[in-house]
Amino acid sequence: SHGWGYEPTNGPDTWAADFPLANGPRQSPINIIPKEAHYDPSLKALKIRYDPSNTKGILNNGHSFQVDFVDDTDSSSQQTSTVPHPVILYYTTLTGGPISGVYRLKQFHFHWGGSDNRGSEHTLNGIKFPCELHLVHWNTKYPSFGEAAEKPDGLAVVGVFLKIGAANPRLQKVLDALDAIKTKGKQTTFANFDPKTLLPGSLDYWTYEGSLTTPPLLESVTWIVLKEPISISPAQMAKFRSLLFTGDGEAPCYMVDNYRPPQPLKGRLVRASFK
Ligand SMILES: COc1ccc(CNS(=O)(=O)c2ccc(S(N)(=O)=O)s2)cc1
Ligand SMILES: [Zn+2]
Repeated sequence: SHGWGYEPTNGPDTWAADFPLANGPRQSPINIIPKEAHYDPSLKALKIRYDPSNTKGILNNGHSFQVDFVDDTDSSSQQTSTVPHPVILYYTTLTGGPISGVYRLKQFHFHWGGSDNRGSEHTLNGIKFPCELHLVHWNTKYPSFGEAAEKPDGLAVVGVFLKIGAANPRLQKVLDALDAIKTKGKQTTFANFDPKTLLPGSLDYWTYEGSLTTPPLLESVTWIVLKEPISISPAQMAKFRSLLFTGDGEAPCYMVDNYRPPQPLKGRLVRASFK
């Protein structure tokens, strides 16, 4: 079992061996205790602007699946041939909230459990949700995602809890693509998806300084966790759980419980954008 994962032999409790940041001062996720969060009236409203042309594809990366957006950090989106390049008017960007400047959406992905009583990374008063959505953005004051990921103010991830309820039609396009990316390394095209459609009605949020929740666990993330969950049905959850951690030809292992448990707060402040 080479490489990090979520099994007993390579899961979160083993990561510190290869990634010493695992025991750092600003690790994520955390347990959020709303009563202990500090309302900060100076926090601005989140603003998300989306360009429908820049969804790139959907990939099973062996840890989760992610929907990638053109953010010009990878060479494939550069002008490499005489074929006219679709003009990107603007990127999908995050501004306002606790961040200053413009952060560009790179990808979104999910974490989920093998059953409905677990799966989220952040918890609320110790309660786990069955699933959590992460929209990963990077600070455009840096030249690329990779550079930004090494800076304390380089990344901003919007976290959204999913709770069991009615089927969520907004997820359907993502779910319909999963059959094509069942195993590790598989990817397929995915176009014109507006990630704003995945957000709940309220953009009230908690925010704190943290890290990536997977190796390399870099402490470069301003976390913005929305208070209001979105819904997912049991059948839709089952679709997530039908993906495989493993690649073609390997003994199949279902992609479930791909979440890191809450980490020590170590004196950090959690601020709330709402009373
Ligand atoms: C410098 O080398 C690097 C830099 C960054 C990565 C992580 N890549 S990533 O941004 O897709 C994320 C991983 C985990 C995420 S979570 N669950 O916290 O939202 S986001 C890999 C290599
Ligand atoms: Zn994540």
